[in-house]
This record gives sequence, C-alpha cells and structure tokens, in this order.
Amino acid sequence: MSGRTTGLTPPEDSKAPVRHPDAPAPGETLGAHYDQCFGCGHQPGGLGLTTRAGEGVSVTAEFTVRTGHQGAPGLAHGGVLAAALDETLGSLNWLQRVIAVTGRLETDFVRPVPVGAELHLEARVDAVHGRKIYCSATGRIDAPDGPVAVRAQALFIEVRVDHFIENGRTEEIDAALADPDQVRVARAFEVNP
Ligand SMILES: CCCCCCCC(=O)SCCNC(=O)CCNC(=O)[C@H](O)C(C)(C)COP(=O)(O)OP(=O)(O)OC[C@H]1O[C@@H](n2cnc3c(N)ncnc32)[C@H](O)[C@@H]1OP(=O)(O)O
Repeated sequence: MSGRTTGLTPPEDSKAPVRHPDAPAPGETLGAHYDQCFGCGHQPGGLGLTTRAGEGVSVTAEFTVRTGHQGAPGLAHGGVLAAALDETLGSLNWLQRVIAVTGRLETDFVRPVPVGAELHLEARVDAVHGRKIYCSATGRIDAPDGPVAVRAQALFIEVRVDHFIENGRTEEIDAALADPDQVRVARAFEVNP
C-alpha cells in the first residue's frame, strides 16, 4: 500500500479553474494533440474523437462506437468508453494551457452503449489544487441531452514536457521532436519554456 489518498474530492482550499486567454473560443474544434493518439489521433482502430471548446473550462466531444470497439456482442467495451472519457478529460488541458496526465479515473457505467451509437461527451474542470486538477465528465447516447451512459470523475496531475521525453519510447519521442508541429504544440503548453 502506498498510503496515498484516492479521494477525488477537491480540498477545501482548492481554486476555481482558469481559462487561458489564448484558449480556443467556445465552439471551436480542438485539433489532435498527437496524430498517433488512440483517442484523438487518426488511427484506424482509434476513437477519432472530435472535441470542441465549451464555455469556461469545459469541452464537448463525440465518437461513434464501431465494430472494433466491442466487448460483448453489439456493445461497446467498457475500457473503450473509459478511454473516451479519459481523452475528453485530457483535452481540458488545451483550455488551461497546462500539460497534465491522468492520475486517477473513476468511471460509472450507467447503461450499455450499442455499436453504431454516437457517444456525446461533456467534460469540465471542477477545481485546481497546486498540480492537481479535479475534473468530471458525462457521456450520453446519440444526443447531447440523450440518456446518460457513462460518468467519470478524475484527477489529472500537471507535469513538465520532460515527463514524455524521459518516459516515452525513444523511437516515437525522436520522431515527435523532429516534427515542428508537435514541438509547437508542446511549447504552447509549457508554462515556463
Ligand atoms: C498530453 C496529454 C495527453 C492526454 C491523454 C489522455 C490522458 C491520459 O491518458 S495520460 C496517460 C495515463 N496516465 C499516466 O500515464 C500517468 C502515470 N503516472 C505518473 O506518471 C505519475 O504517477 C504522476 C505524474 C501522475 C504523478 O507523479 P509525480 O509527478 O511524482 O507526482 P506525485 O508527487 O506522486 O503526486 C502529486 C500529487 O498528486 C497526488 N496523486 C498522484 N497520483 C494520484 C492518484 N492516482 N490518486 C490520488 N492522488 C494522486 C499525490 O498524492 C500528490 O498529492 P499532494 O501534492 O497533495 O501530495
């Protein structure tokens, strides 16, 4: 046991999230943070999530459940739905101009999601405490006000860009560092470049 608290309730002295002045306007589509990302990249088996900035520090996203996303016959795999929530929550980083990774993700699976359904996700940052970003998300079936299928609460931890350089496989890190578009994205997020 690490002795680490697993609570997802923000401490009392948490602060409200701050939308970065250069954040995309509400309604604007956010691009992929990495082309090979399973969630937002352009991968054949990936989710191909399209995410848009919302009001404040919130986003919306959609993806269609395909045959390659099944767990049980005709139904989305729970891990795929958790990945969709994780990716949507991760894209909140764009609005804060912070680099952060998932530390903890707690998911409620409320109803099964059939293949062919479009999952409409909404995520927001609830509070910030130092490097810890407390956020939540909901996924609904076939419409922004459709039946709730999944809910998540998560804790993201702010990291430096070195987190990826030090931990990622050299092959992909070298390719990313040689890609001017990828370097531009990383620089835009680095708080103290
Ligand atoms: C570029 C963005 C891509 C977005 C893609 C979608 C999001 C993702 O899927 S990211 C990939 C999945 N996540 C990961 O791979 C992260 C793996 N984990 C790690 O690298 C580390 O554990 C990391 C960075 C989260 C924390 O490590 P470290 O930087 O040493 O911080 P550490 O000192 O342990 O923790 C900082 C604080 O967070 C808390 N914390 C960290 N992890 C957890 C956790 N799992 N549960 C609760 N609290 C936690 C600590 O208790 C500590 O709190 P406090 O400041 O009050 O003492």
